[in-house]
Amino acid sequence: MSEQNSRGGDDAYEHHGGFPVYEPVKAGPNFGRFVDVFRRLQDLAVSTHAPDDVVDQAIAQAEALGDLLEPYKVGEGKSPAGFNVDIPGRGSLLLPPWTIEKFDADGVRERGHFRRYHLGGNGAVHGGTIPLLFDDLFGMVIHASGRPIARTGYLHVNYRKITPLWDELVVEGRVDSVDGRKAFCSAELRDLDGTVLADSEALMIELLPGQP
Ligand SMILES: CCCCCCCCCCCCCC(=O)SCCNC(=O)CCNC(=O)[C@H](O)C(C)(C)COP(=O)(O)OP(=O)(O)OC[C@H]1O[C@@H](n2cnc3c(N)ncnc32)[C@H](O)[C@@H]1OP(=O)(O)O
Repeated sequence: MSEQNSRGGDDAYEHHGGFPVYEPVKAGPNFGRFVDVFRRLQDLAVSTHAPDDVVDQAIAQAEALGDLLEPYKVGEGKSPAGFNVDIPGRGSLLLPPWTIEKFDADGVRERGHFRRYHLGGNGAVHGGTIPLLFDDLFGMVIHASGRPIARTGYLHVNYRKITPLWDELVVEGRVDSVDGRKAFCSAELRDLDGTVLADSEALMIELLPGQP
């Protein structure tokens, strides 16, 4: 991607602040299923009330699973988790399981749902999960627009309606304007009737060389 950046660079995409250049990490054929299994466990961990002996068995099995996986730990950017665009939530358990539908200079659109793990109060999605969705979306909006890597300066969220668990929803965001290093972005979270459940505005600030 070739464009002038705010510092007059010839190829803005060369500028990664202090970030390494991440390369896509190829996931094995079962990685999507691996993530799904852990999402189910996340849901169950926060939605069960099992007898003590069952909790003890779950602890033993989970510890055995941890022991199985521990030798394969890798550093940031080396696991397919979080970097695999073919898997909902890019394979990151932190992110809700949303799938990218549109990814271009005009903006990014994702479709997905929130699960029991994301419950806040009285059946609604936790209010902290929605800024997470928007923040990650704005990161991708910057990436898709071809701008250099940026960090969120501010993120404002308006909660317009209760956001339900499990219903299919759509979030879409874009860069509205640019002022030097500053990209002003906006996005909306809607249900399938088009009702806005939440909307957001963010300032994404291009990192200077060496900035973490
Ligand atoms: C393949 C698919 C891959 C997908 C990849 C994508 C995944 C996405 C991953 C998800 C990632 C998601 C991303 C994340 O989650 S990033 C994580 C959350 N964000 C942070 O941790 C950022 C922490 N802050 C900083 O590091 C610094 O503050 C930065 C580097 C951002 C700026 O510090 P720096 O010292 O360099 O700059 P400056 O202070 O001179 O400011 C520069 C300009 O900006 C203006 N300004 C600053 N702050 C504000 C404010 N709050 N309101 C209004 N304006 C503000 C300021 O006035 C100035 O304007 P002007 O005077 O020039 O006009």
